[in-house]
Amino acid sequence: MSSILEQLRGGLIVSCQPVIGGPLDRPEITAAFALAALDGGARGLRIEGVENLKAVRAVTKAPVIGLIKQDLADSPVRITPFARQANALIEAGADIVAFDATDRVRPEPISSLIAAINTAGALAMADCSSVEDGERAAELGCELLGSTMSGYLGGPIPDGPDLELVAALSRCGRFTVAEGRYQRPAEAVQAQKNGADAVVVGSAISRPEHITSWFADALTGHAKTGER
Ligand SMILES: CC(=O)N[C@H](C=O)[C@@H](O)[C@H](O)[C@H](O)COP(=O)(O)O
Repeated sequence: MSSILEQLRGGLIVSCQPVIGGPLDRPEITAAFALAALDGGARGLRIEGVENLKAVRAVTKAPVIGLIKQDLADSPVRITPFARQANALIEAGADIVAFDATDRVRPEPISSLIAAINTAGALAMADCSSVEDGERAAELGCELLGSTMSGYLGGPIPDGPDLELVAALSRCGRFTVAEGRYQRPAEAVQAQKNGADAVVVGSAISRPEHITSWFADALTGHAKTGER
């Protein structure tokens, strides 16, 4: 087991991804959120974009999962679709690179993404929507499997996290990450009981716009809103 995974095992990873274009969408603010998360006991960070990653790497040696979100015209795949992006993230200091591991039309095969990450000496994290996604990625040499994409392939977004997928992914024999809609400590504990090696929390810690809307919408009787 790599020392990065040993550091993360049993702990919390905080995703510090500002709402895109929002008032907190600045690298120095992302870095401040990252330091605050580490002060609170996070073992690792999940950071989007090369500029944010560089700003975070400048202030901490903590394990970082890097990703790039890019909207493509001809593919629904949005999280690190290209190997060159994975390499840029690793160059900027990512220990782990997360990518969309769903079985959808994509610009580059998953196999070449994972190969590029492994060749560069980093770890690959498959953002999965199903156990099949995880099995395929594990077969191709991926070290971490996350439940990140569950609920985001169309249709209404569920309210709570996908704890069943965490249990299923944990049986693939790779480092299992529970991610997606964890908003209460008890849910994170349940994910751990279901076999998660680490839990990622994003919006509930680092997107004040979302947290505010949960309360504001509850008071005015509207449904919970969210942004990916
Ligand atoms: C589906 C997708 O694009 N998820 C993204 C992946 O990096 C982020 O927008 C999420 O914030 C992250 O997964 C953490 O989840 P939550 O914010 O629910 O704790």
